[in-house]
Amino acid sequence: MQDLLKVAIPKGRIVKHIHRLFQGAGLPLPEDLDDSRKFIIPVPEMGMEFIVAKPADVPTYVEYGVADIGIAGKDVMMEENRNVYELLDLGIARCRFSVIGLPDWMPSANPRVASKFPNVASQYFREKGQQVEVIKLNGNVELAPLIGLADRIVDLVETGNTIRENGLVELEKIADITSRLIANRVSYRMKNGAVQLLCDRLQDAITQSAAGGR
Ligand SMILES: Nc1ncnc2c1ncn2[C@@H]1O[C@H](COP(=O)(O)OP(=O)(O)OP(=O)(O)O)[C@@H](O)[C@H]1O
Ligand SMILES: O=P(O)(O)OC[C@H]1O[C@H](OP(=O)(O)OP(=O)(O)O)[C@H](O)[C@@H]1O
Repeated sequence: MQDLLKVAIPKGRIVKHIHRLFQGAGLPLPEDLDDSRKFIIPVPEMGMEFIVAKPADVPTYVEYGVADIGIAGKDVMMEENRNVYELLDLGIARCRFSVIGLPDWMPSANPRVASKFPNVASQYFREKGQQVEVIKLNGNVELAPLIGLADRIVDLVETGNTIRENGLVELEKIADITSRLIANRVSYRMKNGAVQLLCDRLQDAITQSAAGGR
């Protein structure tokens, strides 16, 4: 039986960008990738098997080798710090990590920072030599300064609509974020032909799309 390349795909907002990118690379993905409750989708004619994952779990699957390759936001890579290869910047789902607060934010004696990304937040403030208590939340993080849970948050900003609608402002940018193609270290060697072929085709699609003024 053919050894399929196992590809972990994050469900949610990145999927539409991934469809477009793979389509541009001449590798149309199954239509129902994100819609169905089926989490393993083999496509033998592509030589691939897709594993539909929660975005934050993709680097875990790839580190443990249950997926050979995967697509993960740089935000997730920074938070999870998994032992994987980062092969390609796909240039999709572009946003930024920022420190956000109320416009009248002032340093306090016991600063608290809420985030879905506690490791990123802790590391950022540690490197700045600032002591803060980091509170892990699972979503709607912009609420935290409004209800007095934290005085600042670390979160993703794209259009800025969410922070604007909640009367918050960006205080500092931490990093620019895009999605990355990542690989398991062993799979990268053992399945190098298939991995390299996919990388080359995606790179061509990225270059063409950039030249077309996306
Ligand atoms: N507003 C945004 N604009 C652009 N890219 C974003 C934005 N928010 C998140 N992303 C990118 O998309 C990835 C997936 O985000 P998504 O919201 O689908 O997952 P999630 O936050 O883990 O959701 P859930 O916890 O609901 O599954 C993030 O890891 C990040 O790289
Ligand atoms: O700058 P904007 O374009 O408004 O995008 C930023 C928002 O998008 C993400 O939230 P998401 O939709 O993933 O929901 P979440 O609160 O569950 O993380 C992020 O956490 C911000 O809240």
